[in-house]
Amino acid sequence: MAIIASNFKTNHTRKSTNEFIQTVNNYLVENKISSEVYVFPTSTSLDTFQTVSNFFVGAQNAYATKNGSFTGEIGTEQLDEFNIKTILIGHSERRHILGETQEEIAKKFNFYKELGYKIIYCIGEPLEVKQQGLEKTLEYIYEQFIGIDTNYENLILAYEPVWAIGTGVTATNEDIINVHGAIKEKISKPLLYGGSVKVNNVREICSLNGVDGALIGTASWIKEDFIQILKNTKDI
Ligand SMILES: O=C(CO)COP(=O)(O)O
Repeated sequence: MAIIASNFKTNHTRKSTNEFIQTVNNYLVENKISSEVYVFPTSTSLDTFQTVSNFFVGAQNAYATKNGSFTGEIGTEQLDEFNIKTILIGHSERRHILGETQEEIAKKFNFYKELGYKIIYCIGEPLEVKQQGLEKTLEYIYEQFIGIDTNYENLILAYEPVWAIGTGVTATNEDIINVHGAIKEKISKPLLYGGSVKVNNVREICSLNGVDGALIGTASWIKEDFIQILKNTKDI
């Protein structure tokens, strides 16, 4: 069964998030869809959502703390309020725009691992690395596993090439198969692809060898589109 995840990034309000999650939940229940579905709203839109057992709401980010003096951050005290037990770690926007280092990411990973969170851990190379070929790309990706326990039982990986994120340029099937195949040889965890996944290519991508699902930004933000994505992948 495909794993389908929507990363809202800095989009949606509390009201529209709530409507989105209710609509998706109703669709899953009414159509007995058994795909594993994740939605990552902004932290201001987290809440106690009533969802079916294969539908999870997670945090896009949180600090490696219960609480304390970390201005602008949230910790497990805030996540616990809504029983959130799923977190995205290592997203390229946090690495490259917010400047999170591998060391900080590994610390965060270990903190949330100790607490048993489901972790969707993102890896992926920027364009200048991709242009140096597959070997260099894999070298770069493997460095993103430094300090990360890849045997952690509640781990899902997401390969998101930076040059494909939000650009409309999806990686080719060949690119995806090559990188996924190489990662899968080393790590036997579910591996999602992310980076300009669209309503009309999600089925093909999720059917590729070594692809266990998709982590989707832009194309997932309109609820009708996300439901179409779920429809297109329901039997994969
Ligand atoms: O970063 C992504 C999901 O985490 C992918 O974003 P896009 O689907 O907008 O390319």
